Amino acid sequence: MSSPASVDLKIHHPQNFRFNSIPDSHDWSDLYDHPSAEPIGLDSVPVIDLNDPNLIYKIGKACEESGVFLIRNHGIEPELLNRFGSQIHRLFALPVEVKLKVAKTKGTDAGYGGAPISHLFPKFMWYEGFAIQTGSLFDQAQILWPDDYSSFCAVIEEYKKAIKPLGYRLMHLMLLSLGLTEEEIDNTLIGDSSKIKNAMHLNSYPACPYPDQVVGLAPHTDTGFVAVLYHNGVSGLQVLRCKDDIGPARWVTVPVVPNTLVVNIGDLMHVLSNGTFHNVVHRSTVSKTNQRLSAAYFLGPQLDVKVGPLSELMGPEQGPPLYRPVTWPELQKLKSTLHDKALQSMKIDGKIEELRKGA
Ligand SMILES: C=C1C[C@]23C[C@@]1(O)CC[C@H]2[C@@]12CCC[C@@](C)(C(=O)O1)[C@H]2[C@@H]3C(=O)O
Ligand SMILES: O=C(O)CCC(=O)C(=O)O
Ligand SMILES: [Fe+2]
Repeated sequence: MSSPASVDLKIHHPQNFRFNSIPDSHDWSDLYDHPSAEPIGLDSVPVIDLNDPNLIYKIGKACEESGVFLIRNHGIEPELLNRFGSQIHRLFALPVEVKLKVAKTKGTDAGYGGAPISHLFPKFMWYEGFAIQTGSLFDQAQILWPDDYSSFCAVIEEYKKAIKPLGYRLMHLMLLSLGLTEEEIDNTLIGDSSKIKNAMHLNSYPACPYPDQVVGLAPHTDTGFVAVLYHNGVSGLQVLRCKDDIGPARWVTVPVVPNTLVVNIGDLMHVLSNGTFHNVVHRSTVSKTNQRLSAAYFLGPQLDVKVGPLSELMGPEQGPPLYRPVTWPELQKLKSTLHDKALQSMKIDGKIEELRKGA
């Protein structure tokens, strides 16, 4: 195997760790970065109880101000989360040469590989991933565990079955918080489950003796509507808090709170909300002692569905649409060429937002 992804994995995986310093290919220490900060006061990441009587208000506020929040009482049994975590651990604990038997190949989006965003950055990440696709999961599990593939597939399916309605509920609550009525939501693509696509991505960040020199998953925004994130309790997820009254942009660590899941706002939810919800820039750092594992469940539009600002959010009082409609693949393509300028390139009139901000 000679693709950058597999070279990356062969070099950095602890099973192949044969060096006592970080090779230049993985050393991010010379690249400019923002300072990291522990979450205090205004920096804190909201924790929302899904049984809260003020749920809609709290969700709206968190989506607008933070773009990331934790949810508790989300309805997914801790026992299922434990079994899910064990299967993720079991997958990444396999020898690298076994995992490479199901490596992602050009043109397929399923299987084992390096960070999907690696082509956008000059250095390799301290990362290995596994993209789940229902169509190929069974065949790949059979290759990985010829004698016991069904337990992996069964737990993945059980988790997906549990998280899907949670993802839909969160998006529904988000639109309620924007002031749409139930009937209006039914007429949007969020109200039509046939227009929604989901995808799951498993992430592993092996422990690293020099965590400050490496990056687990480099800064990015997710492109879909929302991502619901499970992790194994090892701290590492950070969100970028932008320059405001209390100082310059800084990385804030998302706290590890037992029995919660993390929710991130993606680019297309920012577009759908006409710029109201914050598509949060985030990254994963690496621990010196513990392997960090996570699973992102992404919800977005079906590949041929165009997403633009909701018509209910526009009018003489609310203002005009800020973005032209795009499909999910169109946005992913724009990001791979324009990076963080992709959304800017979709603006109908850049000046309008400037005016709004100034108002
Ligand atoms: C559904 C998806 C979202 C994602 C691209 C993908 O097809 C599967 C991987 C996802 C991921 C995970 C890491 C960050 C990210 C930006 C990336 O490059 O791959 C997201 C993608 C995304 O949000 O577009
Ligand atoms: O591992 C994490 O906490 C973040 C993962 C992530 O951002 C992603 O998969 O898009
Ligand atoms: Fe992400």
